Amino acid sequence: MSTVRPEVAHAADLAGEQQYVGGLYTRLDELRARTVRRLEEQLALVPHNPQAIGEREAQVELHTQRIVALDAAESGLCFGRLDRHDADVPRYIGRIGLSAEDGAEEPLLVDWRAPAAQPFYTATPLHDLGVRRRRHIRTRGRTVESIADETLDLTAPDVAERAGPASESVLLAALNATRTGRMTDIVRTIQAEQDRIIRADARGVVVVQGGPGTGKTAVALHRAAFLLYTHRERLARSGLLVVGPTPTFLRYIADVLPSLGETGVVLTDLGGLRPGLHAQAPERPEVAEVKGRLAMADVVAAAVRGRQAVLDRPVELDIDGTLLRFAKADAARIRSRARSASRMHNEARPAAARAVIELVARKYADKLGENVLGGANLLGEGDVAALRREVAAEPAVHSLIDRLWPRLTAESLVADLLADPARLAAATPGWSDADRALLHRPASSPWTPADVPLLEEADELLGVDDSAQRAAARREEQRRLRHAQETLDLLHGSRSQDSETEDESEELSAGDLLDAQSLAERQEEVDTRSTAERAAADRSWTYGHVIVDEAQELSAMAWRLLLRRCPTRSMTVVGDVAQTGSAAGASSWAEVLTPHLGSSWRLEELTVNYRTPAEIMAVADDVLAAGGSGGTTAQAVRSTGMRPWSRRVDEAALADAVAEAAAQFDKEDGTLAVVVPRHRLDAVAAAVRTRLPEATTDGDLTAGAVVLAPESAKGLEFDSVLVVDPVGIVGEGIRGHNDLYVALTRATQRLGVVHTGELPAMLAGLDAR
Ligand SMILES: Nc1ncnc2c1ncn2[C@@H]1O[C@H](COP(=O)(O)OP(=O)(O)OP(=O)(O)O)[C@@H](O)[C@H]1O
Repeated sequence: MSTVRPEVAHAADLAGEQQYVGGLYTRLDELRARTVRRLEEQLALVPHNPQAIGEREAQVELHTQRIVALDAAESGLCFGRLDRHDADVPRYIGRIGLSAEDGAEEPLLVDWRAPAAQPFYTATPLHDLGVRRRRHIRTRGRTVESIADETLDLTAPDVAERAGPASESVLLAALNATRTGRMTDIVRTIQAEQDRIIRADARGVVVVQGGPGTGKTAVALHRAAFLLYTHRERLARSGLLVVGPTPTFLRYIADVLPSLGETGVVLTDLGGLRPGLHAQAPERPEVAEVKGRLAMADVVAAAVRGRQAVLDRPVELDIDGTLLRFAKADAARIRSRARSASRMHNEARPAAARAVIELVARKYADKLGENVLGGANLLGEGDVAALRREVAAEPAVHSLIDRLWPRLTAESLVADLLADPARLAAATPGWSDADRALLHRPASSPWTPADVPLLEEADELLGVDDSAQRAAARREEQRRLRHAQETLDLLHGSRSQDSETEDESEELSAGDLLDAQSLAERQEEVDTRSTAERAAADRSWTYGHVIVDEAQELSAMAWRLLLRRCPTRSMTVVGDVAQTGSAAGASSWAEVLTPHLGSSWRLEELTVNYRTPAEIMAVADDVLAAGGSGGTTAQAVRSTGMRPWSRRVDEAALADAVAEAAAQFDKEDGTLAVVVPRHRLDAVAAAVRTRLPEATTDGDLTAGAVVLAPESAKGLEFDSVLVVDPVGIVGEGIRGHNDLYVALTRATQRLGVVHTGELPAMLAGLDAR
C-alpha cells in the first residue's frame, strides 16, 4: 500500500481546487459577457409604444441587476465544498449559483442561499446531513490560497481533522480582522444558530433577541438577501424595507447587501421614512418619549376634528349686495354632513363645499324669490341652479368653506398643533401640563424623527382630496387626444397631397392603423423607476417584508407606522432590550409588541458574542447588572489577552488626556471611536483634533477616528474604543446604564476608559493605569 505524505496530498488538493475555481471564474466571465451583450442589444432597440418601452426597461433592469450580481460575486466567488456520502461529485458553495453550459444536474456552484447549501452551515458529526467532509476554501483574487477540511464521518479511520477546528479557525480569522468602518458580509462563516434565523419562514413576525455582537445586524441583512433569493418575484414587486437607528448606522451597513448582489432594497432610518422629508433635527429625549406614546394617535385625531370648525357666532355673507346670515346651527349641519361623507378629512372636503354652496344658494333664493304676498317662492329650479353657480364663484363663500373645513396637509396640521397651546390643550384632554408643555414648540421648528409617525398618522386621517388632480388628469387626457388627432390629420393631409398614383394612395398610413385614442395611449409616460425607487417615494407603499434593526429603540407610534407599511406582517425585528437607550423604547418585547400584534410573533435568540472579547464583556456585564435592567447578555467567543484599562484624570486635564489616549490607540491597526457624554462632545472632539486632525463627529467611519455620543454609537463597532466620563454617560441618559453598556461593547480589540473622580464599583474590572 502506498502512502502519500500529507503536505504532498495537500498541495495536490490545493492545485485541484485552483483548477476548479479557475473554471468557475471562466464561467463567470462567460456569463457576464453574455449578459452585457444582451443588455447592449436591449439598449439599441428603439421601442415605439409604451408597452415596448416598459418591456425594454424591464429587460434592461433585469440584465443590469444580473451584471451587478455577477460583479459582486467576483471576490470570494467560491468558499466551500461538501463531499457527500451518496454522491460522487463534490458540491461547491459560493456567493452565487452557476450552472454548467451543458446543463449538468449538479450545478458548478450552489448559491449559499439555496437549500442545497445549508449543510455547509449546519452539518455536524452528529447530524451530518449526508456530508462526509466540509472544506473551507480561501481565495485572494482568483487564486486559491488555502483550504481547511473537517471530517464529519466519525467512523473514518484516517481523520486528519475532526469537525470543529477548521470552522473555528476560519471564523476566528474573520473576527480578528481589523475593521474598515464598513460592515462586511459573513457568508463564509454563518453559524448554525444564525443560519436557522436567516432561513426562517418569511411569514409572520420574527423577533431576534441577542446581546451585543451576536450578529443580529449581520443576520438581518443576510436574511434580507435570503428572502430576496427565495421570494424573488414577490419581493421584486412589493419591495423590502430595512429600517436602522441612525444615518451613520445606515452608511455603516450600506455595502453588505450590494456585496451579496442585492441592490433593490430601501434602507432608511425613522427620520427618512416619510418621502420627501428629511426629519433629522435633534430633540430632547423626554420630548421624543412623549411623541412616541400611543396616545398621540388620539391627539392627532383630535387635532383633525378640531379643525372641522363650528362657529362661535353667526357669519354675515354679502352676495352681490344681498346680506345672508350663516348661523351656528348651519355650520354644525355642514360638519355632520361632511363627517358622514368620508372618514378622511380632505376627501370629505368636496362634500363640505357642496353643502355650504347648497345652503347659501337656498338662503339666497329664499331672499331673492321671496313672495311679498306670502305665497311660494317665486324662483324655479333653473333660477336656483343659476344662483348656485353664482354662489360657488363668490370669494366670501370660499373663505367660509376654508374656515369650516380647511384643506389640510399633515405638515400644517402637526406644525399648527404643536405651536398653539390652545390647540394642544383641546387635543390633549386629561394630560398633565408638564407633558403638554413638552410637546409645545415654535411654529417653524425643523422636523425630528419622532415627528415622522405623527405626520404619517395625520396623513391616514386626512387622506387626499384628489379632485383637482383628477380634473388635471382629465384635461391632460383631452390634450393628448387632441394632439393625437392633429398628428393623424397631418398624416392624412400629407398623404392626400403627396400621393400621385393610385398605388401609392393604397399604401397603409398611420391613420389606417391607429385611431387618436390608441395614439394618445402610446404617448402616455411609462414609469421606469425600480420598485425600490417607487416604494421610497410613495408614502402609502406597503412592503412585502420589513426588517427593523435596533428595534428596541422604536416608540409605540413608530411601530404603528411600520406595521401599517407591512399589512402582511412579514417582518424581521432584531434588537436587544438590554441596549435600549431611548425612553420611548422597549424594556421587553412582549410589552412593546403585544399592543400591536397580540401574541402573533415568535422569538428567536442569539447567544454568542462574536465582536467583543471576553475581557471587555466581563466589564460590560457588570455594568448591565448594576443597571438592574435585566436582559440577556452574550457569551464572548474569543479573548484577546488584552486587558481593558481605566485612567483617572482631573477635570481640567480630561480633554487633553483623552486626546493623548486617542493618539496612542490610533497607532494601532484599524478603526477608533471615542464615546463621550453628549455635553462633552464638542470640547472632546476639539481636543482630539489637535492630535488627530482627521477625527470627525459626523459619522463617516472610514475617514479616521470618530468622536460620538453613545446614542450615535448604536450598532457600530471599532477596533479600539475610548469611553470618556462613564459616570457622565450614565447620568445623562434616560437609561444611562444601557448607554454605557452599548459604549463598552463596541470594541473588537481594545478598550480604555478615561474618567474624573472615583471610578464606580461596576467598573472595578478595569485595570487602573
Ligand atoms: N458568523 C459570523 N462570522 C463572522 N463574523 C461575524 C459572524 N457573526 C457576527 N459576526 C461579526 O460580529 C460583529 C457583530 O455583528 P453585528 O453588528 O451583526 O452584531 P449585533 O448583534 O447587531 O450587535 P449590536 O447589538 O451590539 O449592535 C460584526 O463584525 C459581524 O461581522
